[in-house]
Amino acid sequence: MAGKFTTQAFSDAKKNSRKITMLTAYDYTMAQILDESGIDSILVGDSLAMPIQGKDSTLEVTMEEMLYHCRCVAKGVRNALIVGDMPFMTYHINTDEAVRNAGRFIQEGKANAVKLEGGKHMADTVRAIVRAQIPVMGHIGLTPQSVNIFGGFKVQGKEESAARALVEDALAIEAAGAFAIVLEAVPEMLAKLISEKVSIPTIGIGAGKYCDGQILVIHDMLGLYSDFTPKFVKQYAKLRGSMSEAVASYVSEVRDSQFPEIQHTYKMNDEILERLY
Ligand SMILES: Nc1nc(=O)c2c([nH]1)NC[C@@H]1CN(c3ccc(C(=O)N[C@@H](CCC(=O)O)C(=O)O)cc3)CN21
Ligand SMILES: CC(C)C(=O)C(=O)O
Ligand SMILES: [Mg+2]
Repeated sequence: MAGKFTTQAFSDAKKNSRKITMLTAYDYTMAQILDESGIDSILVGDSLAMPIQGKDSTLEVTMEEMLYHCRCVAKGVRNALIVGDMPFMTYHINTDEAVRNAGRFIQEGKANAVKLEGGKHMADTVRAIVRAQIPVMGHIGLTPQSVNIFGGFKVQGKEESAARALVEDALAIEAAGAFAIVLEAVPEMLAKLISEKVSIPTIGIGAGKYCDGQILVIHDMLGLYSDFTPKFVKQYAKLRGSMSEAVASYVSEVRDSQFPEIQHTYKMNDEILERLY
């Protein structure tokens, strides 16, 4: 396993029925671990609002915060394709602003691509960013930046009209030139239909096994984040418990003067010490 994962590799993976693996990361060490473990692509998600910032929505995340985390992640990555998640209100006003902000993700954030939320109504924006030679990943279904329209983080596309609209959204984003599209919290069989109808890879989160790839929030799959756990999360570890135990041991050992031990300390010349006394 070697070499940079590219947007071409996304496309080849779908052609060869090879699943695409994605996770989020927000810092250098986590990005290093994912990259060394062979992940195809890392999303610096605006979901950092939750596990990093402790907020209950993604709406307040700024460009500067996203660029900071992108740069941290980029330092730790050799092979994974880095996608920067465009925050709320940085691509909604007009396409000029969207292109400028997408460009900042590449130039200042060291990302390889950007992601933005929305279907049909964002197609022109996707087209403008792609025209600037910046690869774009779409994102439809449960788009968390629309939480105030949805009235919560709710499964999308259950009604026939909503399901039809999502198929059209996916086709519009593909036609606009996106290289892949995230399907979030939609019924499994709708995600299957969309994955068959578009030729670009679909990356599912709460969208079932027929997607061309999968993504999860790293703090969820490692069992670190506990404010909420969506149904689609599988905990591959329970690190919150391990970390709590480690911290509790440290607290107790420091209180009992069991830490630090000799191997954790530095020596000095006895004669110098004597003169100091
Ligand atoms: N840590 C974390 N994980 C995520 O997956 C995530 C974020 N943060 N922040 C941004 C969005 C918000 N997401 C969410 C948040 C909550 C639910 C949730 O509670 N879903 C319930 C109800 C579904 C319904 O009523 O339709 C569930 O049982 O899955 C789902 C996705 C997904 N994204
Ligand atoms: C969960 C993914 C798709 C995302 O948008 C994020 O992490 O912000
Ligand atoms: Mg996001």
